[in-house]
Amino acid sequence: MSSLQRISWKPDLPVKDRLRRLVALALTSGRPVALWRLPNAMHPRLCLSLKVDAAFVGLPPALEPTAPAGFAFFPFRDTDHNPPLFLPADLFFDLATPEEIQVSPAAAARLPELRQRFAALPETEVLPWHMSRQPAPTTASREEYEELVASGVAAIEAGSVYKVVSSRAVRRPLPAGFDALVAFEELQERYPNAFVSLVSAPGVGTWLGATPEVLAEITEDHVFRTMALAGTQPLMPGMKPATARWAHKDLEEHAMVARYIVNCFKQLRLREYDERGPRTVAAGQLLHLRTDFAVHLDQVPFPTLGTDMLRLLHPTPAVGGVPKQPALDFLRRHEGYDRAYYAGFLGPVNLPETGVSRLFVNLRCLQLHPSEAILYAGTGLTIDSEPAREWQETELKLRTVAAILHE
Ligand SMILES: C=C(O[C@@H]1C=C(C(=O)O)C=C[C@H]1O)C(=O)O
Repeated sequence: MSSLQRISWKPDLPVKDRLRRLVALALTSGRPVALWRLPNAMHPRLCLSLKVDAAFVGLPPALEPTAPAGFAFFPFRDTDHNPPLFLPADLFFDLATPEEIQVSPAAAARLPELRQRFAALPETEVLPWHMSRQPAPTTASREEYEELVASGVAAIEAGSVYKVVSSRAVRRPLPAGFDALVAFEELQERYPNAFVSLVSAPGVGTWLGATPEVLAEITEDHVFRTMALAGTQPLMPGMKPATARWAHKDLEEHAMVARYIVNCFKQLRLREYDERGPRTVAAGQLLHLRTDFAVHLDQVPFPTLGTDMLRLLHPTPAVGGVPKQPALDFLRRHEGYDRAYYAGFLGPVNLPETGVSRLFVNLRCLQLHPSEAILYAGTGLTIDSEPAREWQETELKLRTVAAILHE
């Protein structure tokens, strides 16, 4: 439960520098920090945890008002290398209200010390971002990726799966003077309707991204929401999304995700949900097919719906496949690299308002290494997939986050 206390905070620093200094405070003391900007919001928010150990948890968060307030950062697949994180909110800073800061009881007790440390921080040009201890993942060449797609299609033809989402990583050098906070700002400007994030945690590393996909959220109006987002084409200059035409392959790929979500509701014996779509939506320079699902929690006596749906949904067939387990087994055997936190999920839980949580699928993202970035992208495969087109689709998806790697 959120027990954050608001305190007035007026350091003699421009607002942007307050944010930078709070990040520096976390990083220089080996603590995790998350920054995010909600879709269509004006200002970013920050969550900082004082205790590193408290951030490592085994379970997905509960989307209920009684759960702790913080920021969830979950891997695609939970392993020793990629532990699930939940950053308890000890300090919460919203750039919409820069003259106050919200603190947990633990942080309130240490306020004089924290203020002192904050004031004593040197002007840091270069921030010491946390780096993963894992080596850079294997990257697939075009030929290798097309082979992976061909083997996915063969598995579908053989009947062991209906859909599988293959993916790959690429390594790109960081431009001279790359600053992740500046890059985070640039992502906010470029992608106003994305969920933009920058998460840095000891042992886990630093991730930046701008995702279009909601996994599970409970909004201020007590509505549980999720979406099926699948089917991709480039947004051509001058084109109106509503006029897009879709190939049979995209419609099918999308329908499998929508059906999966309906089945999750069915498993919970929930019949009262709204389903709208599919509609064409823009995400950066791409178009996707999207179906929105909503459950009005005031009308359905189901207090654990958010938690239960989250556990059933992840990973959805937008990033895994159908049926789920055979698709995940296929990926483990054939994909040939560690997705780590790509295609996992992330977002604030009960933060800042109790009862409001917003989790997104970690797509269009990169991981920061000391002198390079690792970028990730995937594509949904069906029986009609063509390897060259799927390669091209990953190239397009990579461009979203690659936009911040210019000189
Ligand atoms: C897997 C990714 O995106 C997902 C796959 C899509 C598709 O196959 O059409 C579309 C949107 C996302 O749900 C990615 O961006 O890496």
